[in-house]
Amino acid sequence: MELPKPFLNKMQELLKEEFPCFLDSYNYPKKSGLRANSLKITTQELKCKLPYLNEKVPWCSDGYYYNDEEYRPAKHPYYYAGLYYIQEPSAMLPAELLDVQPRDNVLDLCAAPGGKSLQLAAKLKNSGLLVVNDISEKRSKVLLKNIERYGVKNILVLNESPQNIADFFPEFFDKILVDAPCSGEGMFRKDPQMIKFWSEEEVNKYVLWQKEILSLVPKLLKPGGKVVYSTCTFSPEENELQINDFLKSFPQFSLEKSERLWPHKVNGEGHFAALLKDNRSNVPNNSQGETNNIALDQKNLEILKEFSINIWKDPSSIFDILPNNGVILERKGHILWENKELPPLKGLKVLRSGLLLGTIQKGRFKPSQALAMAINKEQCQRATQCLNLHSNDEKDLNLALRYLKGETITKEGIRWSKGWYLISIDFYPLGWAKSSDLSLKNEYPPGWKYQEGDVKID
Ligand SMILES: C[S@@+](CC[C@H](N)C(=O)[O-])C[C@H]1O[C@@H](n2cnc3c(N)ncnc32)[C@H](O)[C@@H]1O
Repeated sequence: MELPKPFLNKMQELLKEEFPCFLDSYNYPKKSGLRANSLKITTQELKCKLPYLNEKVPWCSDGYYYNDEEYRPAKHPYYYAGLYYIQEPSAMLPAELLDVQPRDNVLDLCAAPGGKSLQLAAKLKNSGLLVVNDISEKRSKVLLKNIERYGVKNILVLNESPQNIADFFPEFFDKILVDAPCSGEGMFRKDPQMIKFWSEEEVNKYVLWQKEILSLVPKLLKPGGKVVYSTCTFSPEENELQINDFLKSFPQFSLEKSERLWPHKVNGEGHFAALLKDNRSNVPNNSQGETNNIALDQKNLEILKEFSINIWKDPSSIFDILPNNGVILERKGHILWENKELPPLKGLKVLRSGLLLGTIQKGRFKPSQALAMAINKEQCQRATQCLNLHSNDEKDLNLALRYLKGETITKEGIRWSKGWYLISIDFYPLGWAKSSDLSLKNEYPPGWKYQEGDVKID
């Protein structure tokens, strides 16, 4: 791997006697990581299912290393069930540092493809509110898909500039993550393509962007709130010096903690993360409601209950899926659960506000993929109209993969009851199918289908 000379000179100056070890780290085999999605499964349960997860990532309680030459977790139906996210191990640090508590209002300002957002979501346990944003339209669509796959419900997904968000959400957030765009020096080993984009001018360009994004944090954060700033690059200008500059401009903040993960010291590509605190006195957390409001007209409510009877033989089971601080409403044929305490959003580019339950077309309810993914194991076990496949049965495992590829489901001698079916693997939902007597019509969304080649994570 040929690294740019000015980069090497800079690293030598920075690392001094450690520099040869740092250089040597480019020859170490790359270690991959995955993080259990605690919204769906505990790390213990996941470990039982994937016994090759035997080395923990030291800075993340849900994170594990695995050998990607031997194992392909992105090829298992569990990946499509959202039981884990494949994430570079050092990228698991920033969200851990932010100290998110249930009921917080949390913002992930530069969020796509969403690895850290999902980590924040797991800490919120579907309480409070998680606002995730990315300035790139294409990347924010990938972010939405990841959010939905992992069963996150208390969500607002935006494709906006930080400035616009600050205008709509003044002093709204208890915690903010700024995982800033950066020169990506920590990605050279994983993605050598990054090397050719590197130059000192590029570093300086990122410094200005990061400064601009960071300058909006004081406007967005509640007094007493906390922010983590992170990058996957090594240059001090984008890290410590950026933080020093911020602290000079906004003296109400202090540095609580700053961490560097170096590839020659830990198993990971490298990361920087700093935790800052606003020292003004705390504003107590907004009271979040304890019950949901239903703002559906009678006709739509009946349609929703009918669907619930179809799946659970019970009209109210569908409501058990929803967090309890929101409102169930209809917007342009979409049935949504949305957080009650959101400010008006008109004028913002919103990709999703809350959980999309489904759409109503010609008086019929069509459940969304997001709804299937929001159903937990216990709720899936209670479903009477569910085709559950067992991963330890070769035939079932194959059928699950064929379902994920979009094939129609048939089983010899079986006539399927009318209506919708939830398809699951070991009672972890994968998606929907619709009965047409002798077969189940595949309703798995085309954009979610099983990928034959390497799964591109971001
Ligand atoms: C390091 S990546 C984020 C990775 C992400 N946090 C994760 O863990 O998956 C930085 C992201 O910032 C986005 N970005 C760049 N400039 C931005 C801006 N001004 N406001 C918001 N997002 C921005 C990029 O599109 C990119 O997706």
